Amino acid sequence: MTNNKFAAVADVIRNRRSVGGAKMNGQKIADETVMELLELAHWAPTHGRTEPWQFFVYTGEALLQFGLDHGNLYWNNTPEETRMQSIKEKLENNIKKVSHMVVSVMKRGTNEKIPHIEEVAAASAAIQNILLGASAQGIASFWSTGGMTLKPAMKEHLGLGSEDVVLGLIFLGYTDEPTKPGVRNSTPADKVKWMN
Ligand SMILES: Cc1cc2nc3c(=O)[nH]c(=O)nc-3n(C[C@H](O)[C@H](O)[C@H](O)COP(=O)(O)O)c2cc1C
Repeated sequence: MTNNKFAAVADVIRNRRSVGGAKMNGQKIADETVMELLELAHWAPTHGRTEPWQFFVYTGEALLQFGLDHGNLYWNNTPEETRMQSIKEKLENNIKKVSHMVVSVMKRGTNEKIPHIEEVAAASAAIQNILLGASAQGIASFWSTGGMTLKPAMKEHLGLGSEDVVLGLIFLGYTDEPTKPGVRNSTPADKVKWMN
């Protein structure tokens, strides 16, 4: 028996692909569409209804400024012997053709009964909702943890608390590139053990 709902969801999940910021074309997504994606994020499951996510959306001038700030964070927090001008410039420039960037954070709430890892898991599920919604809308997306994303300096820059976690920078935009085939190193069966 065919189940159209399953087929539609499966198609979106299988065909979502990461598309780097450099492969985006600069075309703007409507803010309302981005908000619709963030509304999907809000339907992720959580233990104890903690809803432990927070999103900082950057676009336009604010996004360009974020790129500059990211480059400076890298420069100011990397030892002189190892820091590279090319990396600074990449961090400044790789957002230039991105429409919106969503800094996605696990924001720790006050319910200490819920373990930290569960809140990271829930907020990660929220991010996947964004990516899948984007894919269904024909929007290219990329989950990046590059540069300073996971470093304490980024948390400080965003004014986050010690228990909060920056999970990634989610780049959203449009692309003219054809979709690349998905690659996986293993089969689903490799990851599954059945106990009968
Ligand atoms: C938590 C997380 C962090 C990631 N960070 C990066 C990153 O910093 N740089 C990068 O090239 N890709 C990053 N990716 C994207 C992966 O490279 C990508 O998902 C993987 O290659 C599979 O490709 P697909 O998403 O098109 O299926 C990240 C993905 C996840 C889930």
